[in-house]
Amino acid sequence: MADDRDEATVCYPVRSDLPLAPDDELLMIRKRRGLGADLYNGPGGKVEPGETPRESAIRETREETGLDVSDLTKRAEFDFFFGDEHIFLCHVYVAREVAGTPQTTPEAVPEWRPRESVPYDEMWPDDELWLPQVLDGGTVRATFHFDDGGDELLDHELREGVEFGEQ
Ligand SMILES: Nc1nc2c([nH]c(=O)n2[C@H]2C[C@H](O)[C@@H](COP(=O)(O)OP(=O)(O)OP(=O)(O)O)O2)c(=O)[nH]1
Repeated sequence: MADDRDEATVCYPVRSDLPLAPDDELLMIRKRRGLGADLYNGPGGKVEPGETPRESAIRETREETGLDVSDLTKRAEFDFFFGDEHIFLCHVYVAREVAGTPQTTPEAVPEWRPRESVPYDEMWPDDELWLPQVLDGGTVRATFHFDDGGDELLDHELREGVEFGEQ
């Protein structure tokens, strides 16, 4: 069973100020392996021992896409449950400074996509409930309850306009 302290991150590099206009771009990956394989997401992964979530988001983005990101702001925080199991506390960041050219890696195929073509039907089912608010410049705190296998989203509680301070 996953430890209640397991933490993960998702980081969305962006090329414009929030709110993103329909043709403003964000960096997405098509994940090639692990949890969420074949789905589109932002770069991210598990927080390692001794690392802050923010450091983890920067490292995972570099490992998965070859991009160096900075100027991260925290935009969302989620508890994910698969059945009774708490899978992760997940921190979501938007990164305003992006250096480098996205490269395909063993973990992910990265691509810049305009906001209007975010493929919600090929993403985790909760994402359409919070990513639009984040791309509009808002903040979200939520708990998502999936079935035991993590396939179907059964229930959720979501709050907008939360403050994360320096996290
Ligand atoms: N957008 C979104 N991301 C999610 C959801 N659930 C979920 O685990 N994620 C993210 C959080 C992490 O970025 C990623 C799962 O972590 P991972 O297994 O890829 O971690 P990792 O890269 O460290 O994996 P590994 O190399 O250690 O196997 O998926 C979700 O419902 N929506």
